Amino acid sequence: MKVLSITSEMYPLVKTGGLADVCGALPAALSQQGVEMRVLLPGYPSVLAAARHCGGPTPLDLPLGPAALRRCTVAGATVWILDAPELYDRPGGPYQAADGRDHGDNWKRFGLLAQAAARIAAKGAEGWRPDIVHAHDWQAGLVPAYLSANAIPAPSVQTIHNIAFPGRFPAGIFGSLGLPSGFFDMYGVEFHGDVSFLKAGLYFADAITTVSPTYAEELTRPGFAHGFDGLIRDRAADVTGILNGIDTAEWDPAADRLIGRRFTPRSPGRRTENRRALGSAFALAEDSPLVSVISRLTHQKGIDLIFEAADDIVARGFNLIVLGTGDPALETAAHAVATRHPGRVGVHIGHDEALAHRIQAGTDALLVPSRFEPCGLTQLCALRYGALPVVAPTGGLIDSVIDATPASLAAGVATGIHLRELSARGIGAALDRLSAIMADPDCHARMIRNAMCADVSWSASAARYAALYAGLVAGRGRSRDSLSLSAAKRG
Ligand SMILES: Nc1ncnc2c1ncn2[C@@H]1O[C@H](COP(=O)(O)OP(=O)(O)O[C@H]2O[C@H](CO)[C@@H](O)[C@H](O)[C@H]2O)[C@@H](O)[C@H]1O
Repeated sequence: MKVLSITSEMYPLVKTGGLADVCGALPAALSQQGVEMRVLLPGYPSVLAAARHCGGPTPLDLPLGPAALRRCTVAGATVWILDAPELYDRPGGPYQAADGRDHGDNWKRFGLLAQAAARIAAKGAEGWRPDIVHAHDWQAGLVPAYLSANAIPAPSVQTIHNIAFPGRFPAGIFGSLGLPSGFFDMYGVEFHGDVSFLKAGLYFADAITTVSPTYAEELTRPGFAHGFDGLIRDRAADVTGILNGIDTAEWDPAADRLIGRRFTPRSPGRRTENRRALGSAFALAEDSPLVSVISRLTHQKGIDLIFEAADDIVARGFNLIVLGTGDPALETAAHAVATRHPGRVGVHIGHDEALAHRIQAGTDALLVPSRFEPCGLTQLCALRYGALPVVAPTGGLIDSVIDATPASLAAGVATGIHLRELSARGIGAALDRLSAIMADPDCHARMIRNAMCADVSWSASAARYAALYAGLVAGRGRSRDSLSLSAAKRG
């Protein structure tokens, strides 16, 4: 089975969030299932710099402009870098210029990516043609639309990592995309009078996946779906929630070279040394119980609630460490909290993979009070490292963390704590429950062991993706009838 994965981020070549981790991990995880996944990724400067020894170039003359494929190997996976310097080789991040504003031609940058994917699906590249095309988030959302417009037979999968980003552009760009005029329709790519790349993917893909079963269910409700709930409900039969995993070789507390003291489920006591090392690194005055945050600093992640709760967190005897970057107002608020609590709160603004490992290895608990969370990866790393996750009861957080209730504690299966109320007060109350657990050494040790032994690997989920692909190739995907029915509605 050959699958082309189209993404705007792939760890370790380029990462702004969890999309990169997932798209970086899937090829290796799926190869265990007999699936050969190749990746198509834009040639941003960091990507081209990291992949200097490329094959190719294979020129592609695409409707939106000239480009070339450069082939390289990343951790055993074949990656095609789409080289189009005019669109991708520029300062700033994958989506934004250095001043924080979106690149004005993002529609063209990711339109070209989709056209390249459709070309590979139609004609193959370097003698390789995919059986399935797998598009990630809005940046690849036009791929299923181009497949449909050009009657390219490869079935398509659209994965939603975060529905809050619709990839929305003014209607005026539609004419430049080269799609049939009838596609600009509510039964197509039109979204409230604009073009939405994600809508294109959700409408035209043969199958839709999202990154946890609970988020799949939440997306049928208006409060979570950012205007797409109707479409998700219409396509409910084609929607599957498949929980993300993490790379358990990279995140392995028994072998992690980035942490001071390695440990296993049988020696969790060694975590204390890691906590003390963190305390020194962040100039924390006392070796108190430690809660930490490793996150993009955004409204989605509920970071404001943590800062609101900071005084209570400290008053309850916990130290707090924050590692993150994002919204400038939240970065300022983080510094303000640290200034207010010298020796009790440590803040590092920035993205730092090594520090993330050290925090997971030493913190007693990891706070994830997200307002919504499609899956979440940081709590999976926390489980693996015995840092008890204290999470909002939403999306993949529900699916991955077993709440410490009287029943789950009695059964010895609890792995973390669900907030009862998503607020600063709720965080305080959850920390009271954590304190009670920590005061009972046997119960605490059992929870750490349970957390560390939870299966956070990709194996079960990779098997589900492989089964989904196999079903689509065997023709059990979305019936083409439903598309023609919609086309009939389009008139
Ligand atoms: N400053 C920093 N330094 C070091 N590491 C940092 C960091 N900030 C964040 N990280 C790490 O980066 C990863 C981000 O993963 P998330 O699941 O939180 O992704 P995100 O919300 O970006 O993506 C979306 O896509 C992913 C993938 O499907 C979904 O899990 C998620 O719910 C959805 O919102 C985590 O492992 C986190 O620990």
